[in-house]
Amino acid sequence: MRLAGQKLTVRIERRALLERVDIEAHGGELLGLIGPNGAGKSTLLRVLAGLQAVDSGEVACDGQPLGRLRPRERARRIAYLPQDGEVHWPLQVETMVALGRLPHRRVWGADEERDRTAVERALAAAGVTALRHRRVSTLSGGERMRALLARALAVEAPVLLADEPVAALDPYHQLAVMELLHAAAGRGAAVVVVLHDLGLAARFCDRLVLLHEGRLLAAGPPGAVLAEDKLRHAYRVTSLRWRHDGRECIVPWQRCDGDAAAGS
Ligand SMILES: Nc1ncnc2c1ncn2[C@@H]1O[C@H](COP(=O)(O)OP(=O)(O)OP(=O)(O)O)[C@@H](O)[C@H]1O
Repeated sequence: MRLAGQKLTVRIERRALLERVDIEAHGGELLGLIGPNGAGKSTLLRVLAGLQAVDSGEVACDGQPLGRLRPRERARRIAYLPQDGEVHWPLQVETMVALGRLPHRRVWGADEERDRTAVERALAAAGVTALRHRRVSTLSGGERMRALLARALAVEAPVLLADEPVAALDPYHQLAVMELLHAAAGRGAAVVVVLHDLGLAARFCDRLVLLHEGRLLAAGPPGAVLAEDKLRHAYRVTSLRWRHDGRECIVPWQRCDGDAAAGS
């Protein structure tokens, strides 16, 4: 599976949210999408999911333009976990997770054994089996995010797009979710994850794409993309870095722009 976007441009009221961005996600790979607030990460993920129209450029899934796939086929191929994590209906967790199976089910058809198995797998993988009978509206922010992740996993799609899935999670569950995404890639999925935590990006991602002001600033292995000069330029921070177990470790350390100098 290969999901590729070429020269993706999105404009709203003449402002470019994305400007000629190229991106490729391959099966078997965990691709991290990073960049400061407002850089265009969520917009790009929505474009890749087929949920946001582009002004120019094209997304293709294994060479087939996304726009030519039927919505049901697209939903089978691409699972998407949105950033806001809002659920407006007071659904039970397991009912919500089972919604992930809708693209696979016949119209009016009952769920089949493989649907039930996929739901059980997803509940277990996201660590929410014990919450299955709770109303989603009663969950904490972190629990809700994991329940939503379970819904995306239940699709068992070859492409998984996750927008800041660890932002609301404690360290234990951050590591659990990153391991889970890494494992999904290990089983052959193309996984794209939006992250603000550069340490997790460095540790878990096979490749990174760094966006800045709607443009692609860098793409490649974490060590190259997280180079000090690129972080200064994009994030306006310096960082502490070292290596452990052959991986780059990184902690943002100091702001390094005019505001920082003024002590604001
Ligand atoms: N519908 C819209 N109308 C106007 N501006 C928009 C719209 N959607 C997004 N934007 C703007 O586009 C820019 C990119 O937004 P986007 O959500 O893609 O950024 P992001 O990199 O995901 O940011 P964050 O890290 O804060 O979540 C932001 O400046 C945002 O305010």
